[in-house]
Amino acid sequence: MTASPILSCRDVTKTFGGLTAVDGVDLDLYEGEIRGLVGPNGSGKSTLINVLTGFLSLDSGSVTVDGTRVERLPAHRVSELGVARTYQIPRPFATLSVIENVQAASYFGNAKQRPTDVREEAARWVAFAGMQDLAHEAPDALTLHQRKLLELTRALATRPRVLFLDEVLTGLNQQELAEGIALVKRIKEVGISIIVVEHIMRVILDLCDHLTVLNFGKVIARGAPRECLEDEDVIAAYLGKSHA
Ligand SMILES: Nc1ncnc2c1ncn2[C@@H]1O[C@H](COP(=O)(O)OP(=O)(O)OP(=O)(O)O)[C@@H](O)[C@H]1O
Repeated sequence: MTASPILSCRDVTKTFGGLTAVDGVDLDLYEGEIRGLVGPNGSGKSTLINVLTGFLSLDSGSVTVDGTRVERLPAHRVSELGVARTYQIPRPFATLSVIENVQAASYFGNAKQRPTDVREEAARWVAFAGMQDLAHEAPDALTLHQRKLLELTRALATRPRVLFLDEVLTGLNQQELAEGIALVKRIKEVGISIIVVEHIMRVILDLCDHLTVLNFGKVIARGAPRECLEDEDVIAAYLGKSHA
């Protein structure tokens, strides 16, 4: 028997005025999988994440999490079903320390499954992400890499089954990138299924089991990462038609 996807969308469309940012997209994420979502700037990746996580309403289409229809649910209800995300621009609480930020995520992130010991849960995820030496720092004292790690740790502290990573590895140096890739692999190993949006193709090839490629809001390729990136429509989308 074929397994059912943990998260699935069909024919999802989202417009902003006259602009169709996401245009009839189908996508499935299976348990234990890292799926890459790629495409040129403005191709609709972040809008699709916003729709799938309930932060934006869609115009048409359906979204299911473990078979439950969620496309009309607000973000906090989708989160209660075990869906978490990061943002391209980290948004920690500036007046809280690293560990307090993670505790807040653990406490409020998924109210239906609040852990009995929020402090212990937060400390566990801070250690998991390798941030224990920074636990009592203020977010302002962190580097960009560390702020992105905090963002990711906050998402983990909500105990998701599905995690959307929106460009968490962008802007890092080579060593930070290697550490970030290793961390995402560890997240997969603890049983969290991941959709990763990333522009760095080396990262995509290293991490992803499967790829979905968007251009102008439409899926133009899907499948094994290397084959997708060699697809002539994908090359044309990235380089412009004249280079295809
Ligand atoms: N709130 C909004 N209002 C109007 N247009 C928007 C809004 N958000 C996104 N768009 C437009 O929708 C299209 C898709 O944008 P989106 O940010 O989803 O693309 P993206 O693939 O995530 O891009 P990038 O790789 O640069 O982050 C773009 O043309 C963008 O300008």
